[in-house]
Amino acid sequence: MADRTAKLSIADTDLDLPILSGTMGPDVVDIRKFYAQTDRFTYDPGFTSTASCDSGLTFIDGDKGMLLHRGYPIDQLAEKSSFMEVSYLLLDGELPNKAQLDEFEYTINRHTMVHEQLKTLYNGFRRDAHPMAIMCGVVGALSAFYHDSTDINDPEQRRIASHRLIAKMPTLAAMAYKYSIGQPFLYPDNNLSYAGNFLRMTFGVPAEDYVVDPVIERAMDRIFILHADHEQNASTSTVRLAGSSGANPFACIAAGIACLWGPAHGGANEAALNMLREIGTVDRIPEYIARAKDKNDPFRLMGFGHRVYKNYDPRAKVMAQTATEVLDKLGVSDPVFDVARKLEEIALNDPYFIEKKLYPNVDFYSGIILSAIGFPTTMFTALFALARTVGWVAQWNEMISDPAQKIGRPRQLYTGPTQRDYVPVDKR
Ligand SMILES: CC(=O)SCCNC(=O)CCNC(=O)[C@H](O)C(C)(C)COP(=O)(O)OP(=O)(O)OC[C@H]1O[C@@H](n2cnc3c(N)ncnc32)[C@H](O)[C@@H]1OP(=O)(O)O
Ligand SMILES: O=C([O-])CC(=O)C(=O)O
Repeated sequence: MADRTAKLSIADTDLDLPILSGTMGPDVVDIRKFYAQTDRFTYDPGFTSTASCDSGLTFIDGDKGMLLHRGYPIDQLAEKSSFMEVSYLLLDGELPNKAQLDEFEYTINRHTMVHEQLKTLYNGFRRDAHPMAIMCGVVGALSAFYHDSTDINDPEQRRIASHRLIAKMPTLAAMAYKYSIGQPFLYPDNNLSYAGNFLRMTFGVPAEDYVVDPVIERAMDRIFILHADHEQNASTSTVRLAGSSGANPFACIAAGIACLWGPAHGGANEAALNMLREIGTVDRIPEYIARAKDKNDPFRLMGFGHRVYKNYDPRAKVMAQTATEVLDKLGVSDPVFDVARKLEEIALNDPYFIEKKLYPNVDFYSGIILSAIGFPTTMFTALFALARTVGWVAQWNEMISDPAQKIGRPRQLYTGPTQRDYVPVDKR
């Protein structure tokens, strides 16, 4: 039997194909020969060693734990830059000068409102709907509102669609939250920063004047930077694949949101905090470490491990440091943070995690900050989607302007029955 865990040339005739026996007439396809005759594709489940595109956006060296956006290290961007600057950088290729940044912020601000009719869509959801379910629906529904920005062959229309998506995501995510708690929606206040506006639309109550705390605003902005792009992760690949057929941009981003929701990807931020809360106290950590190592138990440490990083995820480092700053500022002493730090320490000294090179990823500490700011766990992945939208649209634009772009269309190794004749129902 062929080794299906390795990169496999289809020219290898020793495939595990079923039901190849039977009468074969001259016109009957011999599936074994079909695979033997072609060496054009490789078997690579999970695309562990397949590059699907050229990209100038993001570089990751997983062994070193290095992440660069357009050449700039993520820790420098997180410390010194703003989410609007990083968005410009990802979309345009260079950091903006002051005039370019002002103009970009002005443009994004102009698009923060959503159509009034969209409110009625929210009202159709159950109040206890998961915000990611709502986000999949409402972002896809934008395709029904903005017909003037969907000619994907026109760079100007692509630019407007991209700006609309980046600008409207905070409004849509805040509306999902407001809807879940039964409060009226708040319109954006375009005098505020991108992060400040989102915080106000989420936590402001109409009767009060919501004052944005600069430390929280900075932390929110930094969390957005840390999530902005991550080369060909599952949701970005989904956006590219959906876009490769020429599909509507708003619908492509909705596809990315759907993919991000899963706990193996962006949904891990919600799952990680739920896990840490379930562990509850430091003395229970060994029990969960033992479970994570037990091959008969499907449990995994959420927020741990990564397909590409075989070293510390550089975003997790910044996230842990930001968690300390935010908790200090808020005067919060969260026992879950102690559990998280101790869990990391125990895991990083355990032979299982050392051998498999499993480290905390971006989702491990983010929930502690988001929870301290006041977000319920169900909102965590919606915030990830909000921030990742710039990466998705930048990658989508890059793909469409690439002359080598083709519709995405992987092949498969067929393992079903070989060719056979139809049998009428009364003869089966
Ligand atoms: C934003 C993001 O998407 S970051 C990732 C967020 N996801 C999570 O945090 C979920 C938990 N982590 C995981 O499930 C995985 O590490 C993934 C999905 C991130 C990466 O998966 P893959 O690259 O396919 O690695 P794979 O699942 O093959 O794991 C390799 C080995 O490490 C083990 N492993 C991987 N992650 C973990 C974990 N979190 N806890 C325990 N064991 C783990 C696997 O059991 C496997 O062991 P084996 O070789 O004995 O079979
Ligand atoms: O790169 C990945 O596979 C997952 C990830 O960390 C991200 O999307 O931010």
